[in-house]
Amino acid sequence: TLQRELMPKHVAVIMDGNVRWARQRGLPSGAGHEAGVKSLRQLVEICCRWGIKVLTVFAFSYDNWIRPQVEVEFLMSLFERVIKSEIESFKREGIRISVIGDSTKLPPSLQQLIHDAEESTKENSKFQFIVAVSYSGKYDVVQACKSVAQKAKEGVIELGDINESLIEQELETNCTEYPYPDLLIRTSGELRVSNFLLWQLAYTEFFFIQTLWPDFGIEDFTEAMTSFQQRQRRYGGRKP
Ligand SMILES: CC(C)CCOP(=O)(O)OP(=O)(O)O
Ligand SMILES: [Mg+2]
Repeated sequence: TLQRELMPKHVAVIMDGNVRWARQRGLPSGAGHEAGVKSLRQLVEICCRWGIKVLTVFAFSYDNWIRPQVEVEFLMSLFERVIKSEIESFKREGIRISVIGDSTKLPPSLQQLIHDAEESTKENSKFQFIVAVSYSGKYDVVQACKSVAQKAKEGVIELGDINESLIEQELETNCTEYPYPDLLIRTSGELRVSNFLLWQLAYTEFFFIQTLWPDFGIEDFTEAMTSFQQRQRRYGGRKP
C-alpha cells in the first residue's frame, strides 16, 4: 500500500494515446481528446487528495503545431472550454493553475483566458497544476540562456556568476517551488520524452505504462505510485 510520506512532491505526465483510443472505437480524434480531459480532471483530484504539491502535464507540444489544422483547432477550442468549465472549481479547491510554453502562437482568446486563470488562482498554495501548451523543452533552455546572456551583456552579472541555479531561475518552471518532477509518467507504451521538460528531468524517475491516456485511472496511477515508492534515488551515489 502507498505511504503518504513517500508521495512525490511533483508529478509530470505525458498524456499520450488519445487518437489511438478514438481510432480503436471508430471515433474521430476529437473524441479521444475529449475522453482525455476526463482522465486529466480525475488525476488532478487524486493528486490533491494524496497530498502531491505539483502536477505538470504535457497538453500540447510546440511540435504538435504540425498536426492537421482541424485537429489543432479542435484542441485549441477544447483548451478554452476546459478552462472555462473548470476555473471556478479550481478557485474553490485552492488549485493554482500555471501555463508554460510559447503562448504567442495560441488564439488571442485562449491567451486571455489563460492570463485570467493564472491571475485569479496565483495566490492558491494548496496545489499547483502546470499545463504545458505549445511547450518545447529545448526552447525553454534556449530562452533561459538568452536571459542570462542578456544580463551578462548588460554587465548585471559576470561570466563567473553563471551557474546552474542562475539558468534554472530563468526556466519556465520558475513558477513553482518544486521545479524538478520526482516522477514522470508516460502512457500508451511510448518510451520517449518528446521534447517535454528536459533540464528539469535530470534526476526524475520514469514510469511507462501501456494504458492509453483516456483509459488512465486511479488503478494506473496507484501502479505508478507503488513503483515510485519502491525506487531508491541515489542522485549519482552508489548502493551503500
Ligand atoms: C495533444 C496530446 C495531449 C494528445 C496525446 O494523444 P495523441 O494525440 O498523441 O494520440 P496518439 O499518440 O494515439 O496519436
Ligand atoms: Mg501521441
